[in-house]
Amino acid sequence: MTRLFVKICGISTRDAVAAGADSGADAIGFVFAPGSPRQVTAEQARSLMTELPSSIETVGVFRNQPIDTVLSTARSAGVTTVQLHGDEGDVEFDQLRAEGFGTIRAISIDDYRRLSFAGQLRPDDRLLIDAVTPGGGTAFDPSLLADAAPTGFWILAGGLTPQNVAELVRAGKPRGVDVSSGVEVSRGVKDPGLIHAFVDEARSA
Ligand SMILES: O=C(O)c1ccccc1NCC(=O)[C@H](O)[C@H](O)COP(=O)(O)O
Repeated sequence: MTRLFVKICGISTRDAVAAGADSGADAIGFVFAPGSPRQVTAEQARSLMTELPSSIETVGVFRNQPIDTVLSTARSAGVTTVQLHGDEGDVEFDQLRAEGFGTIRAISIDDYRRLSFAGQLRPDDRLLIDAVTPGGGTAFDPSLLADAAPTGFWILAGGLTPQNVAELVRAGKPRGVDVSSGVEVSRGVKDPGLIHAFVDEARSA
């Protein structure tokens, strides 16, 4: 059986970094998108990353920012991977890969269905299928994937919690899961206990 990939997104404190590492998460996300309650600067992310073992993937999260800003922020933070949530296309993903970054293409369930039916998704892209509002803590109806099941590496996101993650993994069979709001005590504030509970529950599925 393939090991489930688990990403904790929107990390902004040392406690949350430590919980991500100790809980066995595979990846930690730092949000650089302006306006997010979880936004950190490149300097803050770089400082937080000093606590992480190098085996953990570090992901910079962006939305509709100029590619030069994405590249310079990702480089100065020192993240290994870039996750884009906006209207960016293949050109931007190819440029990021050419610059040595891993990539995650985040896409809402609505756009996923539209592009998938139109045959406009590249099979080699690592996809993160999310609710319509990223970081909003809202789940989408999993039956929306029934007639459009992803075939490659895909990560389920949107409204996941320690309570619902195992059931949703069993039902949807994603290769990975991503959580933000579901491991917070208040908007933008991560809870180390919830991070541990989430990773344990996800891996129990
Ligand atoms: O978290 C944000 O505020 C955010 C803002 C802009 C773009 C992306 C953002 N988060 C992306 C994530 O990877 C979230 O973990 C994902 O959307 C799931 O969020 P949630 O429903 O809160 O678990």
